[in-house]
Amino acid sequence: MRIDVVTIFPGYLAPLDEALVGRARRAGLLDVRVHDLRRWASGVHKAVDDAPYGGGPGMLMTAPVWGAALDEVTASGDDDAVPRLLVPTPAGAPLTQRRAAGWASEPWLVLACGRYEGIDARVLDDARRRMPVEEVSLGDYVLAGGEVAALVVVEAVSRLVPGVLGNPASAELDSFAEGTAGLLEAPAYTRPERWRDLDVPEVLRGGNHAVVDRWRRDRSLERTAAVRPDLLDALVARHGAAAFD
Ligand SMILES: Nc1cc(-c2cccs2)n[nH]1
Repeated sequence: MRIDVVTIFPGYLAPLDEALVGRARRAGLLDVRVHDLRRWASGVHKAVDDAPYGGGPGMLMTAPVWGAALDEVTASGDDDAVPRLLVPTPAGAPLTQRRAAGWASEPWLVLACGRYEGIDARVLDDARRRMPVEEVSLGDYVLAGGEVAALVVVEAVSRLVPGVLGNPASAELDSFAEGTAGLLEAPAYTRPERWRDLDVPEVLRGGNHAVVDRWRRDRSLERTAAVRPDLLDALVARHGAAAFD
């Protein structure tokens, strides 16, 4: 999978050289390219922003700069490959495990990191004429820019790309994953068996996998009911009482 990230702060994406994503890049599983948006800005100041029409606080990133950048980045694929453009924004649809899993099957993603008060809306309108475009929110809070969101999206997607996780079973038992039926994952334990005055639950120290699976399912249900009852409602809506089997 190829992932391009366009930003005015390329240094913010340095963590993509580290850990899981860094290893996957060096293994040739991911082709991650970070581009400085100012490459496409003109003038001595390499301006990328201007005042919003209609007034209002702050500045917007301009269409000509983003248009030139996306034209070049999205034209650099094999043959006439077309990427999916992902744009982090508080005004986007929520990032979910299901969306990340879908994107993990894509051959090519481009992430556009906005700053200031955002990007001129015509940039996305124009891009939609040539490629799929999705706006994605990390949650109901506002960051200073899209770079942190891009790091989150790249990591959430990359770990689902075949071969990136050492043990693909890990992803199946993630919270929100199909393997946990969209529930939160159960509490987990490792050695030592006793730590301070706290013991690993007896059931996990036995060898009965059916009993362990049931225990984990019950703890998942309990945790989900306590922390995310909305997920439980969705599960019951989908499966009825069988959701608790
Ligand atoms: N969920 C979310 C996204 C964002 C931003 C994306 C780009 C600039 S600010 N804030 N919060």
